[in-house]
Amino acid sequence: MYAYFFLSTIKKLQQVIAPSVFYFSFLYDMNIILVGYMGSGKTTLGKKLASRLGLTFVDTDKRIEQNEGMTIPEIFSRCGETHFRALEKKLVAELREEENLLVSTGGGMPCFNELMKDLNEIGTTIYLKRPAKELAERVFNSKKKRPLTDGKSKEELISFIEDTLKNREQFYGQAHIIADREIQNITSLEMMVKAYWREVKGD
Ligand SMILES: Nc1ncnc2c1ncn2[C@@H]1O[C@H](COP(=O)(O)OP(=O)(O)O)[C@@H](O)[C@H]1O
Ligand SMILES: O=C(O)C1=C[C@@H](OP(=O)(O)O)[C@@H](O)[C@H](O)C1
Ligand SMILES: [Mg+2]
Repeated sequence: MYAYFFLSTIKKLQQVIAPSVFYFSFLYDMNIILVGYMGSGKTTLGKKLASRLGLTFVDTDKRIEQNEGMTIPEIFSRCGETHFRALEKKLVAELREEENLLVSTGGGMPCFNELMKDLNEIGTTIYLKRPAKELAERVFNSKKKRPLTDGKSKEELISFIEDTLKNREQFYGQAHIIADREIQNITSLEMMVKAYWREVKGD
């Protein structure tokens, strides 16, 4: 059952997505970009996947913090969310100049300033799709400070995430690959990307 699901996912990828990736692969040398809501595991999985695939790991939040010399909560409280979104846009332009990257994006990045389009040009995008309740559980238990969700109870978080996810899904849904739970483990993701590369680059 699992093998069948995995193989049919790969088959779909080869038929539907590979041609566009093939085109962009010449420009961006197979960068991999993880998108999805806060708590979907972009940073955690991204670090591991980068090391398995031999790619340079970039977490967009970390890079922005380094560039600005402020934490994400400080940027939000001192300069506001609009400024943070502008910094995300600037960073995406910066990433166009780099290659062989595994990028873990901040959850809102693809949903502002039409950046999902840019991300789809820069690399192969993978949406780590999770249900709202599970995201709420993870965000609630996570140590990371997230200005949009901090201070909310678990119940408040669930309804906040359900509401915002409705709007954000339209952007996340444009990813080249929608990764459901079945392929959200490191080995499946690694196999999927490698199968993808074999198809596209003939590796
Ligand atoms: N596959 C997983 N199963 C259970 N918990 C996870 C998983 N991936 C991430 N987490 C936990 O969820 C929280 C958020 O993960 P993180 O990687 O920071 O997500 P994101 O970068 O998408 O916001 C962290 O506490 C992390 O340990
Ligand atoms: O979804 C969002 O708008 C945000 C997600 C965060 O990143 P993670 O998705 O890694 O938590 C971070 O960029 C910021 O707090 C805003
Ligand atoms: Mg993250």
